[in-house]
Amino acid sequence: MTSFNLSDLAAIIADRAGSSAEKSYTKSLLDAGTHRVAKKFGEEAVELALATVDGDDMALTAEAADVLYHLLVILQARGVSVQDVLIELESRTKQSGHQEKASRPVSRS
Ligand SMILES: N=c1c2ncn([C@@H]3O[C@H](COP(=O)(O)OP(=O)(O)OP(=O)(O)O)[C@@H](O)[C@H]3O)c2ncn1[C@@H]1O[C@H](COP(=O)(O)O)[C@@H](O)[C@H]1O
Repeated sequence: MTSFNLSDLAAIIADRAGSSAEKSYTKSLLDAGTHRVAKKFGEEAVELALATVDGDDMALTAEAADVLYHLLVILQARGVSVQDVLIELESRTKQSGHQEKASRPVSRS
């Protein structure tokens, strides 16, 4: 188990975006523009799709990590907060009833 989450990674990406780090892959990708960022995401998504049917769990894990990283780079490039995405996902759980279950007070009677 790890406490590292998508907001932590988004914060690292935002930090790199504002830096002048010459060796930052994130910075070089963002500097290349939204078309480049979108193309990279598409490539990684295809690699994830291929890994999905491959049956190699380690490869799938690595490709899923690539997709999540590149998704967060897209959000950074477009100025959309990962928190907004999480809020959107949370609103969907409310619609399907999961959130009500999770937040329902425990009866002590
Ligand atoms: N999670 C990642 C991450 N996942 C994948 N990648 C990079 O994404 C690239 C894509 O893989 P490819 O095989 O397509 O590599 P490539 O052919 O060199 O890439 P392109 O030239 O096609 O863009 C690789 O260079 C990986 O290193 C990542 N680069 C950075 N991070 C995170 O971002 C942080 C900041 O990294 P820097 O910006 O490099 O300081 C790191 O500490 C990590 O937490």
